[in-house]
Amino acid sequence: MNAFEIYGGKPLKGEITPQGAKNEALQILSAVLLTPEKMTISNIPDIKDVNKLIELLGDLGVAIERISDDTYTFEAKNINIDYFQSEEFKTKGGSLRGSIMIVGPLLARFGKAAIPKPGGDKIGRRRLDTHFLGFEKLGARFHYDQDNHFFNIDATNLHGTYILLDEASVTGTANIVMAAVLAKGTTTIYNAACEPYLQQLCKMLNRMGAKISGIGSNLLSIEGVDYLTGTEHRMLPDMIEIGSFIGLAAMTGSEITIKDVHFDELGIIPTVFGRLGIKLERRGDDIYIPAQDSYEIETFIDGSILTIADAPWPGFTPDLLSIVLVVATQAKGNVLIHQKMFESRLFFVDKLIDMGAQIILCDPHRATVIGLNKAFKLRGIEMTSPDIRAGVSLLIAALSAQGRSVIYNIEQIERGYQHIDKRLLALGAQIKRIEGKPLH
Ligand SMILES: CC(=O)N[C@H]1[C@@H](OP(=O)(O)OP(=O)(O)OC[C@H]2O[C@@H](n3ccc(=O)[nH]c3=O)[C@H](O)[C@@H]2O)O[C@H](CO)[C@@H](O)[C@@H]1O
Ligand SMILES: C=C(OP(=O)(O)O)C(=O)O
Repeated sequence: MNAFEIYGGKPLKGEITPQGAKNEALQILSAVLLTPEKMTISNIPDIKDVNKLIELLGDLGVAIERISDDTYTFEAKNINIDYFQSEEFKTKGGSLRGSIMIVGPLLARFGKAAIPKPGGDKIGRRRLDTHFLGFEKLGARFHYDQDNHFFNIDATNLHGTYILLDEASVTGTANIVMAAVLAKGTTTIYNAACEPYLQQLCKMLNRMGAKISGIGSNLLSIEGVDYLTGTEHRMLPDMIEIGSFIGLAAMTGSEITIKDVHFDELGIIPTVFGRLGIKLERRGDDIYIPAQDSYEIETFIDGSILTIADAPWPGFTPDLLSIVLVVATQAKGNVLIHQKMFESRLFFVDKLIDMGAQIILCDPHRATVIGLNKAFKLRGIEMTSPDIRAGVSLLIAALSAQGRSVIYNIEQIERGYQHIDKRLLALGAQIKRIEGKPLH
C-alpha cells in the first residue's frame, strides 16, 4: 500500500496546469461506444478511474490506440456483447462509478447492456434510480439481481418520450442522453443536470450528428437519429482540480498561477473562494493567486455567519466542499459548511480536529468551522484518506501543517489527481511516496 509522507509548513511557488477533467472524461469515453467510426479524444487525464474505463472499453472490443500522452483514438466497430456475462467484467465494471455510463450507449446501439453495481467514493448512498427510471421511460426493461449486485437491461426498441428526472443527476442525465440520441422520435428531459461536462458531451454528440437542443439548460430536447459518425474532442481542464489548487495556495500562503483554466466555464467557483477572502486574479485564461498571510471569510449582508452549500449546477459543486472546509480552518472568521448531497462526506473532519483545527460537526451534513486566522499552524499527523476529495483536503492540510504527516490510502487520491506528488514537488512541496500501512 502506498502512502504520501509530507513535511509541511512552508509556502510553495510557481505555475501548475490542471489535468483534463476526470468526470468529463468518464462521459466522453463512454460515448465512443455510440459509433463504429474513429473517435479522437485529447486531454485525457492519466488517472486510475479513467485508465480503468479505457481498459474496460478495450475488453469490450473497442480498438484503442494511444497516439500521445493524453490523446487516444477509439473505434467501437466490433463489440463483444458476451463479455458482460464474464466474471472479469463483474469485477472490473464494478470498480468505478463512471462505468455506469456505458449502459446508455450500449442500449442505444445494441439494444442490451449489463452492469455490476458501480463503485466510486463511499460518501453515502449513491442510488441509480434516475438512470434506470429514464431507461424504462425510453422503453427498456431492467432486472436487478440483488444477490450478485448486477443489472441486466434490454431495449430492442427505444423510443423518444417526455422524462421528468426525479433529480438532476449528472451521470444519470449523461446516460439517458446517450440512450436517447439513437432512439426513434424526440425525447425531452426536464430537470436535466447541466454542468459544463454535460454540455461538452452534448456538443460532442451534436458534432457526431445528434440533434440535441437546450444545451446548458435543464430542459433538453433530443431528436433521435439513425447513425452517429466519429469526431474529435478535447476535454476541458478539471474544475475540481482548479478549485483544489486555489485552496492549496490560500492555505499554504503560496503564490501560484493556475494555467489555462477556461475561466468562463468555472461558474460560481471563483466567487465562492472569494467569499472565503481569498484573493485571486484572472490573468488572460490563468488564475493568479498571490501569497496571502491572511484571508477573511465574509458574512452575509445582515452580518450573520456565511453558509456554503452545494447545489446542482450552476450551484456550487459538492466535490469542492471538502476543500472549502479545510481552507476555512485557517481563515479569519467562521463558516457553516452544508453538504446537502452526500451524507458521509464530512466525517473526515475528525482528522482535521486531530491536527488542531476548530470544527464542530453538527450532523453528517453540516460542519461549523471556526477559522484560526493562521494564529497557529495545524500539526502533522498520520491519517487515512477516506475518499478522493477528503484525501486532497488532507493533503492540503498536511502541506500547511507543521512537521511530518503521512497520508495512507492514496489510491483514493490517485483516482482523480494525475501525478499529484510530482506536480506538487515542482511547486517546492516536500512530498514523498512511501510504502506503508495504517496501524488501524
Ligand atoms: C463520475 C461523476 O461524474 N461523478 C460526479 C457525479 O456523480 P453522480 O452522477 O453519481 O451524482 P448525482 O448527480 O447522481 O448525485 C449525487 C448525489 O446527490 C444527490 N442529489 C443529486 C441531485 C440533486 O438535485 N439533489 C441531490 O440530492 C443524489 O441523490 C446523489 O446521492 O455528480 C456528483 C454531483 O455533482 C459529483 O459529486 C460526482 O463527482
Ligand atoms: C465523488 C467523486 O467521484 P465518483 O463519482 O467517481 O465517486 C468525485 O469526483 O468527487
